[in-house]
Amino acid sequence: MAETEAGAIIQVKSLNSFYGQRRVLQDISFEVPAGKVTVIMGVSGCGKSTLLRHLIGLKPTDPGQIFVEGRDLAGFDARQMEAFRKRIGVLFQAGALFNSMSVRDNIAVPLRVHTRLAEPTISIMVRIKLHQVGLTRFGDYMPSQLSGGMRKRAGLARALAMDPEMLFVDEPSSGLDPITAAGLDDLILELREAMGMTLIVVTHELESAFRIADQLIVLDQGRVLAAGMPESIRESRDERVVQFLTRRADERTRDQEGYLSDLLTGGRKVGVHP
Ligand SMILES: Nc1ncnc2c1ncn2[C@@H]1O[C@H](COP(=O)(O)OP(=O)(O)OP(=O)(O)O)[C@@H](O)[C@H]1O
Repeated sequence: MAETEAGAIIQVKSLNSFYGQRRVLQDISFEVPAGKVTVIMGVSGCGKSTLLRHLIGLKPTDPGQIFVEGRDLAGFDARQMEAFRKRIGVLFQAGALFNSMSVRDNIAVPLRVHTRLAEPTISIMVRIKLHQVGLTRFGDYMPSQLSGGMRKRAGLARALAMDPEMLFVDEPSSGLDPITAAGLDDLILELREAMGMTLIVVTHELESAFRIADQLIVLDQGRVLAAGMPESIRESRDERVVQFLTRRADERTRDQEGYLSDLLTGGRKVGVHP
């Protein structure tokens, strides 16, 4: 994929976002360098997933602009949008595998829908993807037979099926134990190293963010609180950034509260957003 003169594959300029009358993103600007890992981080409810939806063209900017290779995403016609979507992979938070299909068939879905490849070719490509995510022996398994970490890997294999140039990942470590989460982080870094892929990862996990990021964008209540290389964020003297980086105890409490409220409300998110 071509880059802009500045080496940025995506440029976000003064992006705002609303749900009804409520503004959830305010004046967001940053650039995504090609072939690097950009991590968008912030506490639950700060607008990370909403920003991701804008970046993949699922929500129009309101106002503001997103440029892909220098071209305004808002100006894409249906054909250009389809071409763009074929060049990106998305791993949503829940993994979103089809439970009634084997892992192999799940990974084959994008290839069957978006290409005219013959089944033997699809079968080879699926095998390559299974190998890439360390699930070589699990193609015949059903999603329900896999652990949480393996389901994420299978979701990742499906997101990689079309060999995307850009991969968007929403909360790779959510719901995983630290060791499994670290394994997934390593896999993300391998994709950057081995394939020169551009990755945009959304997370609220500080440890994971600092482990994988070439560039960090810290969101706070819908605004960019800080942006830059991990070292510069870590060394920031801005009081709000320091507060963000030392918030872990609070966050854990919030997670417990969220878990409890999920139990009480049957999974609807209440009380977890600040
Ligand atoms: N479809 C929607 N309709 C109305 N409000 C929404 C919708 N989706 C998100 N919001 C609100 O917008 C704000 C930002 O939500 P968003 O999901 O983008 O945050 P987040 O940082 O990704 O949170 P999380 O980590 O919990 O997913 C939150 O206050 C949320 O309640």
